[in-house]
Amino acid sequence: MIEAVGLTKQYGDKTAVYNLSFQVRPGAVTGFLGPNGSGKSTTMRMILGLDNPTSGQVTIGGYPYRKLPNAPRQVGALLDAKAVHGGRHARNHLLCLAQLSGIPARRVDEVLGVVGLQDVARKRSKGFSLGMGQRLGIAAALLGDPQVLLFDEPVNGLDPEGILWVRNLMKALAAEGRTVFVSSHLMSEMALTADHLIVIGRGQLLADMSVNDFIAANSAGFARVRTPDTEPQLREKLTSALTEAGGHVLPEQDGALRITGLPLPRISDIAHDTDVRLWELSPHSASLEEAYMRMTQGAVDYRSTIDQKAGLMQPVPPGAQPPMPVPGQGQPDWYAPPPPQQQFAPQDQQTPGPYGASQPPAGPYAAPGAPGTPAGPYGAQAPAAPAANPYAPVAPQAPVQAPGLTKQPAAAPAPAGAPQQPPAAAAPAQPAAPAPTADAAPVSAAGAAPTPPAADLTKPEDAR
Ligand SMILES: Nc1ncnc2c1ncn2[C@@H]1O[C@H](COP(=O)(O)OP(=O)(O)OP(=O)(O)O)[C@@H](O)[C@H]1O
Repeated sequence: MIEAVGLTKQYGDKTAVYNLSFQVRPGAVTGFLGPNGSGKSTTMRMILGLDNPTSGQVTIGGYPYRKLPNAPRQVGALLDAKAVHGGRHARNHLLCLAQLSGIPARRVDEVLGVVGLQDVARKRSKGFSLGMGQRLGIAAALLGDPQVLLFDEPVNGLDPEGILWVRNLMKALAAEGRTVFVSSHLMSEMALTADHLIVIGRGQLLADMSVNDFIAANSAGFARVRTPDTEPQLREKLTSALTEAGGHVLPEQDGALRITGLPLPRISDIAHDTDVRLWELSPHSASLEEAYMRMTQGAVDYRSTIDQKAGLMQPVPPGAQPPMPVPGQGQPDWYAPPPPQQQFAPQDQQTPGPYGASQPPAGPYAAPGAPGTPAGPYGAQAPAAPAANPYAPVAPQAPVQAPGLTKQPAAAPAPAGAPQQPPAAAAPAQPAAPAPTADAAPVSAAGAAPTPPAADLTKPEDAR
């Protein structure tokens, strides 16, 4: 088990991680999520003893990494797949790591097979693609057959088959009782891979809960209603009736209506009572991505501006009606679902959309390079995506974000994801929390002198 208590890291006046307390338990895949620059890599480096906390502590199995007996046999990590000697053959690279840790050479060939690199084992890694480099990094992490594994963005650069393989590998490792801690920005992938989530924003804990609980707590399901396109007055009539009944109605870009706050049968009755014909009435569940966006919207440091000219906006011709405004669009909790034709496309036309990955094809998922082989120890099937309550009450509307802001003010975490406080007795002296605005630098508290920036050591072998 990995346990962080009051973990804080300052680089000069920059607080990268603040008062972070969490546990990563064995037997589960724990996803580590957060916007860019939120402190995920810094946290992982501190777990691996590559950076010293300014205050607080993190242990693996009760020991700080540097005090772990035979650490490479207990902990494996992929932090930066590019951190290899490019002139070395893949096998030699692993052999060097193995020899440093007293791991027998046959294990090198085993892990090369597990990651599907056996055919290029004697090729120099500088010629490897991004995906091959990731596989080599994963092989290095598995070398010591460790009980605790950390992966920082392991699917970075992998093709769909590789992503599926990593997903199954993570799940199989956890099923063997290992502790698997994995960071990713691919929400659809995390929804399929992780059992538990730790979410941070601006270095602070936002949520520590199961994937299902996270989605339920941070998202509202909704109903989609479509009236006949040929009779726009029906849409307006239904909108008024639903609003009057206490529903929250948002027009979607394709002309449908998104309704929250009313159950499906009630929407149907209201449509019937108001003589509005429906072409569609369907329940929709929020995805992990939607829940994540909702939770972290106030903790994003780097956000694209809205460029009005980039949207190919045409001037409205004289006499023509301007396009119908879309209330809520652009607000932090406005999410359009995928267009209907994507949802109901034939199976062979489905592609992973922005709100969910397509299901894996049936068949074994052995490591690439071994086609036709039965599902091995790392070939478990992925479960279905978690369900969410489609009729959860409407969350209060957040104020409209002014376009053009690249720095977002910090928002208080949602109550459901309120960070867990570490035991008071264990909490060390802390520097002041990061300031509420991105422009104001965090202040150091007396007694916790900021540590000078440490060398950026991210090489996996440095941890060994
Ligand atoms: N060695 C360092 N010196 C100074 N600042 C650093 C150093 N390492 C990280 N930081 C800063 O700490 C913050 C957290 O960085 P970190 O890399 O941990 O974030 P992250 O969540 O892993 O980001 P990403 O998702 O983009 O990889 C950032 O603002 C970053 O600029």
